Amino acid sequence: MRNSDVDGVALEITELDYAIGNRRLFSGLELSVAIGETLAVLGPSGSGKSTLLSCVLGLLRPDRGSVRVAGTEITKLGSRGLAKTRAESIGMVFQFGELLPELSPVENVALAAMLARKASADIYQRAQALLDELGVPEAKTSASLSGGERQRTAVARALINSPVLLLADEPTGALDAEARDKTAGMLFDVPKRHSCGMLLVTHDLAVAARADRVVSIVDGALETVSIKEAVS
Ligand SMILES: Nc1ncnc2c1ncn2[C@@H]1O[C@H](COP(=O)(O)OP(=O)(O)OP(=O)(O)O)[C@@H](O)[C@H]1O
Repeated sequence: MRNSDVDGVALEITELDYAIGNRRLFSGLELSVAIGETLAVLGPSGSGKSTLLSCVLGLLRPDRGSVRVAGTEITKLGSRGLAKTRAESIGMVFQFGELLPELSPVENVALAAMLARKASADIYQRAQALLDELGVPEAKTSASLSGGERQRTAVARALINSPVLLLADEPTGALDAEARDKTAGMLFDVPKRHSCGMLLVTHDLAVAARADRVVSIVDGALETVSIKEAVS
C-alpha cells in the first residue's frame, strides 16, 4: 500500500477507554494524525503517554474504542496481523535509539527492512541514501556515533519501510540542548518529506512547540495546548 492510498489519515483513535486496575487512564480519548502532520503529546509523568503509544502499536488492547493505523483497525488484529501492520505501516523511534551497537549505521537500517521482508537488491543503497539525507556520517559501528547521530540513524531505520505513521517516544530526551535542537529540526521535517504522520510524546516544551498541534492528556482525554501558555 502506498501512503497516498490511505485517505490522508495516518492514525485515527476514537472513544478510547483504558484502565489499569481501578485507575482509568483514558476515557473517550480521541485523536487523529494526518499524513504530513506532526502531533506532540505532552503530559506529566504517569499521565499515560507511553500507554497511548502501546495502544497504537497493539501492545495493549483498550477496553473500548477504535485505533486505526492507515485504515487498519489495530484492536481487532491477531498477533500475525499486528506484526504485519507494524512492519508495513509503523516506524518507531525510542528515547535511546536502541540500535545494535556492533553493527554499522547502514546495517542497522537495512536490517529493519530485512526483518520486515522488504529488503530488495538495492537495500544497502536505500539505507545509505536515507542516512545521507539525515546527515549520519559513515562509521564501522553505531557505538562510535554521537548521541544525535545515533538518533538520526534510528529515524532512518524507522523510515526504511516507508511507514504511514511514525511514532517517537522522547526521541530527544537523552540529548544535550544543541543535539536536541538539531535532531528535532531534522525529525519535524520528516513527515512532509516522507509522506507520513508523526505522533511524538515528550516532556520537552521546546520540542513540542515544533509540532503542528500540541495536546496534553488531562482526565483521560486530550486537550489542545497553547505552547505560549504552557511555557509561561
Ligand atoms: N503494567 C502496569 N501495571 C500497573 N500500572 C502500570 C502499568 N503500566 C503502566 N502503569 C501505570 O500507568 C500510568 C501511566 O503510565 P505511562 O508509562 O503510560 O505514563 P507516561 O505518561 O508515559 O509516564 P513517563 O512520562 O514517566 O514515561 C502510570 O501511573 C504507571 O505507573
